[in-house]
Amino acid sequence: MASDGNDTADTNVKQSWRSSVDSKGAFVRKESAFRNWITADGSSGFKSEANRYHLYVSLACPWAHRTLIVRSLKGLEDIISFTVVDWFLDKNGWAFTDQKPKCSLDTVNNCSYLKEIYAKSDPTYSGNITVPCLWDKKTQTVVNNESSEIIRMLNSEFQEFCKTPEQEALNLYPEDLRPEIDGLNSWIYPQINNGVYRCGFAKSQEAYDEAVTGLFDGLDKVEDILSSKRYLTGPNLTEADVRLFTTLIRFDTVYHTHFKTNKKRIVDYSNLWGYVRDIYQIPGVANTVDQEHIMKHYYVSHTTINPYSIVPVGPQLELHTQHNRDKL
Ligand SMILES: N[C@@H](CCC(=O)N[C@@H](CS)C(=O)NCC(=O)O)C(=O)O
Repeated sequence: MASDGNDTADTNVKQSWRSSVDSKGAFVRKESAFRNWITADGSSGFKSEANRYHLYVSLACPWAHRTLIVRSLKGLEDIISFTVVDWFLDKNGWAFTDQKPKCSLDTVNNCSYLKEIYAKSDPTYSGNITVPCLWDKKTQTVVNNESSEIIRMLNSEFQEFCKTPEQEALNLYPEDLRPEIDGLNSWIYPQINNGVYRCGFAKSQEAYDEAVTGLFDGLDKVEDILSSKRYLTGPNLTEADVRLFTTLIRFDTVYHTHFKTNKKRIVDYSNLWGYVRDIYQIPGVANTVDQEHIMKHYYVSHTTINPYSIVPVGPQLELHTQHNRDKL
């Protein structure tokens, strides 16, 4: 586990679920602070270049997970490097370690904690220290820490660097589908992606009831859409699917138990369960999913919810089984 007594780590980090609760006990997620854009032509001041940008991610985090999936689907593995933080989120925030599988020390900035990287970029920054965090090695700054924007940059601004023509042709936010994708994101984010957190971090029955009702209404709505469409907008995968997938893949192993989202599991919805397996089986996706990081992070880090940090034994998800969604 990340140590508490490090010299560089003397101030505690404000963790979002501890600090962001309104007067009715409802969890309110803070806006991301770093919102610069990388562009292919460099007009934004951040030009897309090979080996210039670095992602700091947690394999446990659904928001960071989005960026790893898009990086992989677009074939940008050799262009954008990344570091996986310790799955344990301690009072000093995300830490670097080489003592746990898939985690590594920070070889880009030589820091012990992610908060030092934010401080390097802006010494006055006092907001949340979150992953994903997209770092520019050239200007030594955080470019962006908002996953929904990072995935759009990876989707459109690194075209010349994609490994294969198919990866270059893949467009997760095509012009003609933008209104539909934006429409889906506008309710899937509050009801489902952030909805699970609103259930888990609720500090009143009222706040939980409201969040859990919205969550399962949202899941029912998605289940219905997926009864006639392979993906949310039709036959092709879009960013709306990537964004939904990272929540669904954590649902039965964590949210159902830890965040009390237990009206149903994803395996109980026939379309949603087939859809999760369909996306999981797309080449490049499965190796971004790590249930050990996912389970240990939530169950061990959130001691306000799970005081003894006991990680439950299951369930074991059969993600490789046939889904037949290609027949839709
Ligand atoms: N809006 C952000 C949210 C990122 C976020 O909240 N990440 C969580 C991990 S799942 C985090 O780093 N939390 C650290 C903390 O709250 O201290 C995004 O989508 O990129």
